[in-house]
Amino acid sequence: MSEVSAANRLGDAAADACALLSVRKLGASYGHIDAIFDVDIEVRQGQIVTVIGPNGAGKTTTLAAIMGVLRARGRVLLEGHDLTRASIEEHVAHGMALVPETRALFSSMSVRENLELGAFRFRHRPRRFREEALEEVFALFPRLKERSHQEAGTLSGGERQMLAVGRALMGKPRLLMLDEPSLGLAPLIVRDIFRIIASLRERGVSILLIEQNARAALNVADYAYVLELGRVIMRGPASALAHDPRVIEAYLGAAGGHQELLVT
Ligand SMILES: Nc1ncnc2c1ncn2[C@@H]1O[C@H](COP(=O)(O)OP(=O)(O)OP(=O)(O)O)[C@@H](O)[C@H]1O
Repeated sequence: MSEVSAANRLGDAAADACALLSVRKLGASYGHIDAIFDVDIEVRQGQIVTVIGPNGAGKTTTLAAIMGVLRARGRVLLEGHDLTRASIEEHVAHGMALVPETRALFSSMSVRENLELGAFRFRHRPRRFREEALEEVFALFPRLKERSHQEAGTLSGGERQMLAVGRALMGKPRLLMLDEPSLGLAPLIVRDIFRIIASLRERGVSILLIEQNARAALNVADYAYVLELGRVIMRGPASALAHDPRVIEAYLGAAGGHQELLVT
């Protein structure tokens, strides 16, 4: 091993040791088509980390590969546990939760029933434990308490997103992964959702946030990655990326961005 690669290895080991989530050289494919390549991501305890990028960049694929929904190459470590080949259930048991872009709610079940499903991993704990989890979610989302007997399918878009996040929180995750939580929501509701995301960090939940709304994501996040064509092309503190002329031009400009960054 060369001195440089040995030093890189030592650097990776040090980073892995202080990261809650450490993703190394992550790759995933659909059939013969590679969608993401050599993606490295770290989330430290108590951080909000965002991955921004245009449509088709591989953001959803990255979350699916981390969560074990897609078969991944590379390495996924959560607090040192290697989950690269683990099932989704094992990911959940280790404290990961994913809120997919589709929200994936059970429309004909009530708000409360949807939330109770989120505590499935605690089914052997005393009922009181799950009731307390429910009260915590209701404290965070009073609207869900008001509507607890209402069918999920009758909720507004913002309420559905709150329910999807609330259901994930019922499993008391250490790492919450959110795929495009602002998608399809009106600007005022988007503001509420990002306020909630920031308040979750205050409660000690670490968050990996995938977003096309780069401005809102960089505002709330501590650290950020830019993904294009399946590769991480930039990374850094979110405040630094928000002031980077290339990010401003591609993602935050008056035109709203979403042009590809040309990093040379
Ligand atoms: N089920 C699938 N089968 C085949 N190719 C897919 C599938 N899902 C995604 N892809 C391809 O993988 C690449 C990455 O897609 P992905 O959905 O991860 O991007 P994204 O950044 O999340 O985009 P978006 O913001 O549009 O959801 C794209 O080229 C996409 O066409």
